[in-house]
Formats: sequence, C-alpha cells, structure tokens
Amino acid sequence: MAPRTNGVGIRPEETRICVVMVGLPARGKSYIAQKAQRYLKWLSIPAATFNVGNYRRNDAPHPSADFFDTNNAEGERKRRAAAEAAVADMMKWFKSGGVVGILDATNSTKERRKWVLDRINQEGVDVIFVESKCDEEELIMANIRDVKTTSPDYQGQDPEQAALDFRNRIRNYEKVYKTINADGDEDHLTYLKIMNVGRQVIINRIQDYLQSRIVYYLMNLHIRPRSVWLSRHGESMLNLEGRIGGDADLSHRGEEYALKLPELVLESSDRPLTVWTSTLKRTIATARHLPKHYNQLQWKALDELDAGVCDGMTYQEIADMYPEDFQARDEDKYNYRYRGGESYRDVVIRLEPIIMELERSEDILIISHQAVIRCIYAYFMQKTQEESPWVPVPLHTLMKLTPRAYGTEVQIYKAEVKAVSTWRGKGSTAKHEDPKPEGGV
Ligand SMILES: O=P(O)(O)OC[C@H]1O[C@@](CO)(OP(=O)(O)O)[C@@H](O)[C@@H]1O
Repeated sequence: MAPRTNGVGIRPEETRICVVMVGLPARGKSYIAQKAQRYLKWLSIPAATFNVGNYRRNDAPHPSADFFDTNNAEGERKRRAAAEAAVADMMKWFKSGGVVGILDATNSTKERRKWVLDRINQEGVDVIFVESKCDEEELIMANIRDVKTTSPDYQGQDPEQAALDFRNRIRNYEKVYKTINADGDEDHLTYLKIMNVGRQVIINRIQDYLQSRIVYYLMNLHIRPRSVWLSRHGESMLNLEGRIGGDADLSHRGEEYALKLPELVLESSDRPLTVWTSTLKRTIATARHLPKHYNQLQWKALDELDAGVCDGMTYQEIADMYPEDFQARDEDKYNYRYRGGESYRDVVIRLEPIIMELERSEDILIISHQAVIRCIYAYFMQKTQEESPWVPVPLHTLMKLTPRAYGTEVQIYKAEVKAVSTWRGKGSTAKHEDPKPEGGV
C-alpha cells in the first residue's frame, strides 16, 4: 500500500522537528509555544511542549533573581541539568511517535544554542529556533503582570515583590543574552525571529513543508487583546423537524434570535465586530440585523459538515437506510465520512485558513453551524478528537472566547428565546434530546 499522510500532508513516521524557543523572560515564549502545540495537535500532528522551568523547579522551586546570575555556579549547574532532563524526555517522546517537540526555555546564549543543536541533531531530529524579541516596555510589563505574578516560582509571595524580583531576574539574563545570529556566525541555523510580536520577522533556512507551516502559523500570531464570538444560526425549519444539513430558512423562533443577537453582542462588547457567516441562508439571515457598520464576510469554509447522501434526513431515517454507517459514525464520529460527504476531520482541514485568518484578526463574530463550531471550539479549548464531535453547542447562545496567556476564557450569553435541541447522544435516533451534562457549553 502507498504510504499515507495524516490528511495534512505530512508522514509522521518520517518527520521529527524540535522547535527551540529563544528569548529573554517575559517575551511571550510560553504563549507562542502553547499556541503552536495546540494548533499542531488540532491538525492531528503529535506535538508536546517541554518547559525547562518545570524541570528546574524540581530542584529549585522558588529561586530568587541571583540564582539566574551566570556567576552563580550552583545556579548554572542546576539550570543546565534541567535543560538536559527536558531534552532527554523529549527524545524519549520522539521515540514513542512524537513529531513536533517544543523546548520552552530562554536558550539565550550562543553556547546554549550550540549545545542544544548538537544534542538534538545527534538524535536525527531537525531543529528550528524560534526567537521572540521584544523591546516594547508596555508589552513586557503586561507579560510580567499577567504571567509571572501567577508563576509557581512566586507562589504565595507578594505580587509587587515578585514583579521586582522578576525584573532583576530579567536583568541577569540581559547580561549574557545574544539575539540569534547577532555576530553573523549563526547563519547556518534554521530560525524564525519574531520582533515585537509580529511587527517584523526574519526567516532563515526554513527547509521543509512542516517547518514552513509552523513558521507561517507563528508569523500570523499577535497578542493584542481581542476576543472571538461564536454562535450557531437561529433555529431553522429543518432543525424543527430533526433533519440534518440542507439550506432551510429560519423558523419563527430563529427569526426572534436574529433580532435579539445585536443586543447580546452589545452586552458582550463595546467595540465593533467583524462578522463571518457561512454561505447558507440560515447564518446569513441570523446576521442581518447586526449594526450596519459591522463588516460582514461569507465563507464557504464555514458551511456545515456535508452529510452527503444523508443530507436532509433525520437520524432515524439514516439508521434505517444505512444502519452500518450509523453505527460506524457513533464508533468514530471524528473520522467517519458520510457517503459522498465529509467527516469532522475533513471539516478541520478546510477550517485551517479560517483559523489562520482568525489569528491575524482582532474581534470576530462567527455565525456558523453545529459541527463547524465544535471544530473551532476544539481549537481554542484543546478538546480531543474523541470529545469534540459530541460537545453540546445549543442554539440561541452566544459564546465569547478570549485568549489568555495560558488558555482561553469562555463567557456564555443566552438569548431567552426557546429552541429545539439538536444534540444527539451515542446510539440515539431521537429528533430532539437534552445534552448530557458533561462537557460543552
Ligand atoms: O455531527 P452531528 O452531531 O450530527 O451534528 C451536525 C449536524 O448539526 C446540524 C443540526 O442537526 O447543524 P445545523 O443546525 O447547522 O443544521 C446538521 O445540519 C448537521 O449535520
């Protein structure tokens, strides 16, 4: 049999990349590492982050700033041992099928980068350095406040003291920090240098497909404050009948939701949003009462999962006509592809440009469909492929997702307009049933 890709163009058994983060503390490295990991896993590329700080904490849980002074021999030894332990674990993880390992540490000297490169190359793994360089005081201060005062290093300490100590720690790093290729003798390295979170980027010797995809994704990230709003369309005529797919109009209650939506949006935001809908009537109709000055854009990629030959059927009709398919879908809902239609995996792949554009943009409201919203929600909330196709996404509910340093905050706004439930539990052929309490929104 010909070798198969995992649907996103890579052959996992032939690819192993280590992304080595570089940069002073409080430059958003962990944020970048966490985002990259989440994105890759969402695309079914096995990815994991190895945070050297976590290894160092085993040996030095609450170090003060002078621990990080390069003249402190004991500190130096412990920091080096932590880096070694993280790299060793990553190598074990690669042997168990890992594809992209992310080494989250400062790696801020040439010597350390040389050591990391030699150590990792010797195992046959490619290295790409990703440096986050930032000299905007405001961004750095926000990072100090946001992340470091909640860091386990400063647990139980006065936040003001913690911030002061943390600034001294940064000073110690600054004494020895060398940006990549500052002296022109690191030109052989594969690297991406991101300045002031995307304002300027330098790319050097990026080699293959997966590396360029990672770089492309990271180039699109920004950390300006913003949120993403998600809503399904208002209840449709087919929802009322428990029929899937189609291109139906809104029901009477669906129209009511469309009228209520501007109010819900204004309650959740004081800035104008850009609205993205699918190309289907029910999402366009749901968006039509939003303020005229909101830009609107229709995306084919936001259309509902294509149910192929089952389009327009009820779950009962599918179970009667295609019993094996009905069962196969329940057994592996993420991978099951409707005859002549799509799987959740297919939807994720077609949503990739949406995610890329979302990362580049600021406040966006997406009005789409049950399966599509589940996939976008899974990206932000790190839902697994087993969980995501079953997440309840009720009608007439607006969700606001706000990316934070270590995850995504969710706020829910419910319009008080009744609607049927379109959630379906495993094995069930009910037209409408209440979602099980676990998970979802
Ligand atoms: O994957 P499941 O759970 O079947 O949910 C997807 C289904 O949700 C529905 C409603 O049942 O979405 P939508 O409300 O956008 O029409 C179907 O069209 C779609 O096939």
